[in-house]
Amino acid sequence: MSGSYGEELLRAALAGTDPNASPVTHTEVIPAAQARYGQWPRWLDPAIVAAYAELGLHRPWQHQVVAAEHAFAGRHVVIATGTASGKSLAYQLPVLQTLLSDHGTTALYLAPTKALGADQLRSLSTILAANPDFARLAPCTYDGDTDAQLRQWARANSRIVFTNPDMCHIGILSGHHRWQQFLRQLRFIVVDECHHYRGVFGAHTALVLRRLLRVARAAGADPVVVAASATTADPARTLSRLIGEPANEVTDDASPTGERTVALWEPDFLPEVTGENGAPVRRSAGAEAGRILADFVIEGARTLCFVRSRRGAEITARTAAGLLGSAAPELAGRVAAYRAGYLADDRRRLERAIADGELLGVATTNALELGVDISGLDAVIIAGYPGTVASFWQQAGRAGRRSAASAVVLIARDDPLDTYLVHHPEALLRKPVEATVFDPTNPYVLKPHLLCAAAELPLKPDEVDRLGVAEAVNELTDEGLLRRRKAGWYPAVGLEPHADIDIRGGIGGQILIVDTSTSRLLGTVDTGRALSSVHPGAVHIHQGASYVVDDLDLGDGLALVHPEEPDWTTSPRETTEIAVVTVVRKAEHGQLHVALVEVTVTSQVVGYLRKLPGGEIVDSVELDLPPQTLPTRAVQFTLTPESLAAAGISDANLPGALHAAEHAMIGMLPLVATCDRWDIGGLSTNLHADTGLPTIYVYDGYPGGAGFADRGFEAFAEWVAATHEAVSSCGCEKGCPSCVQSPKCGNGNEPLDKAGAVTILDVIGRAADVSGRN
Ligand SMILES: Nc1ncnc2c1ncn2[C@@H]1O[C@H](COP(=O)(O)OP(=O)(O)OP(=O)(O)O)[C@@H](O)[C@H]1O
Repeated sequence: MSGSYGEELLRAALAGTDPNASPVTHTEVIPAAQARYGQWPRWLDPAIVAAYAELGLHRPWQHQVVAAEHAFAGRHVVIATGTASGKSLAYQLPVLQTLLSDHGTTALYLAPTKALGADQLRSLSTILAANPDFARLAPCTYDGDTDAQLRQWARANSRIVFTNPDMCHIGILSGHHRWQQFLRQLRFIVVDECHHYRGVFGAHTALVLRRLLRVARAAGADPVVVAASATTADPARTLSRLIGEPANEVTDDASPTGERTVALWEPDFLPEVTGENGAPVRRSAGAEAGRILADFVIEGARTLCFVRSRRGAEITARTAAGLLGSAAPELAGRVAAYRAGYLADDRRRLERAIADGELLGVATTNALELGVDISGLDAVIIAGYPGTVASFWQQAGRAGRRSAASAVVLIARDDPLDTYLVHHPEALLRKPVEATVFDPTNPYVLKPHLLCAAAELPLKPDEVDRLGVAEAVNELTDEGLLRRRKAGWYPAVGLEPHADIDIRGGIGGQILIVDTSTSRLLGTVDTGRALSSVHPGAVHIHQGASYVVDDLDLGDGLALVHPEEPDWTTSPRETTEIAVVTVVRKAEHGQLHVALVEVTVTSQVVGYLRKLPGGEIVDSVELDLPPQTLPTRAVQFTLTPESLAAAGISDANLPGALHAAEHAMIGMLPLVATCDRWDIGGLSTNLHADTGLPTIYVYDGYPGGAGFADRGFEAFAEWVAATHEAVSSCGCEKGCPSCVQSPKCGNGNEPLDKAGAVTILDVIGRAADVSGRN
């Protein structure tokens, strides 16, 4: 192991650090894998085989053939294999064969981002260029950037259209009569990177896909869905939930990979810097990444460094270039930043520079995680756990040529989940990847889509029964939004439901964020989140640039901002109350009761804290804003006062202990559900009116819920065990951002009792039958 290439690189990065206080918590060598080849399918035209051969692609890997066979035989299939395992070829084979042999057929390709759609179009165009006869497929992009003329041309002439769920909803489905010819001939729907469809975005996309299948079938087609995904648990179930029909999966990856050394890295605490309530603060993952990037570049390693934010990517690249400027000036110009938001030409130029080695080090946001065909690098640095195990592997997979060794370094941020993972490599490296969580039955998402479906084609009674949506349809009818006629349900006259849905915008209305210095629209934020994210005085980051909010007008749906780069960031202070509406499911474990409940969360932003980048507090500012309510789903857990007293928790310690346990549970839910801690919220109280007991709630931050609380309820034992482990093993004394402090606490992280939280989590863990781990 000591001789591996990755270990050599690591040694270079560790040179000069105290060997007794190494930041590396774990290293592991993942051995190389040999290619397993299959045969080109018998149904495949030799001209297609010849086109691939011209690109240097002579034999398919086994998983590519298995997936292609499913799709060609008319079975929905998802191929869930590693990064750069050739998933594109797997969907291209059946699509190309069908479209080239039958002139009356079309295909639709959907990607979660425009950039990926454009990349896939380019990749297909290279194959088509190999044979003049293939040009008749006329592939074309159809997204927000496509002009009206080209849109019309695409509808009439293109046999394979590259789009995204947003445009499919607003451009294709809302005007499906204009797309009749294309839809009637639709044989394949390709859903690329389908693990990205999670949370509310996932629920919206699921309903768009179901509507697409519905109108295609009504037009006389019967399309097959071919999906590609990063490795996730249960991919067939995920695809099946996305499209509402059974699906097959292909998961046995037969592509070759070189040896890969994975290192987990925990930055040290910064001496003499303290954060909220005097807590110790670790060196930031971005700063550490910049240093390691410089070391790797000096070693001649072509390195990609993933950083969570656009601004972070710029800073990391600058840090590395600065360090190189003094250590190896000739290399300083060979490091750059890459992020979404750059112009297409700049992106292409950077991609080429990375591919041909002109650039040695690139700091990037996850813009380079998705699909873009850059692989074969010597090293990948990941500054902060990217949120899901699937994303981790996707990013890590950019390292490693087919036959050469490579290194991957994950640097923990100051956060309980990151800290837990670098100390529990098995949870990251050997755990089955999490399943994608989303909930297409959430009535707040479902009902607007039912209105769209009814506007597209009247909803038939048998269809309503088959889809199990009778309750939602009846409610819409009672609300006067749907009208029952002989042929089925129609939307009320004058209703234009498509425009009301923003596939990525969450649920409910949107607030527009406008820069008053230029009158430019910067973006939007959900009404439900506006008070906590764009309240007056809030620092708002947009594409790396910083703005300060002057005014928030909920009535007009406007947040007015001006450009300003203050030294601090802001975090809202909030009060929250929860009322239980119904208990959906419950589990009793002696003194511990766990329930999945429907709740109404009432919250009010009462002020905000201004914090320096290191975590130090500048001051706290009061605000006078109205309360807001959120109907959603929550996991509720209660303990009896007797069980807490028996565990030694006094009444005085209880609020801090519950509050700290709640924070840690929120921080760790992403381990079992594919969410971000910003997607969820929590409340703890030593006496809750609805339970009469000390209670903790962890709730979904979206109306109707996004499926995260449901998942937390299902995986409760695993979730609480990991949380207990994370808090009890954290090296700090009284609580820090790596365990019980929360970056989004509405109470300024007061009160928090770390030791009490460990006790409570232990009591809960034992009761939930996961004791004996410590
Ligand atoms: N059978 C094969 N033999 C050799 N090279 C192949 C084969 N199939 C695909 N490739 C090459 O592997 C690279 C990665 O392929 P592709 O981009 O389709 O992978 P992917 O699984 O879609 O990647 P991502 O995880 O980024 O979505 C491409 O350069 C492609 O040409």
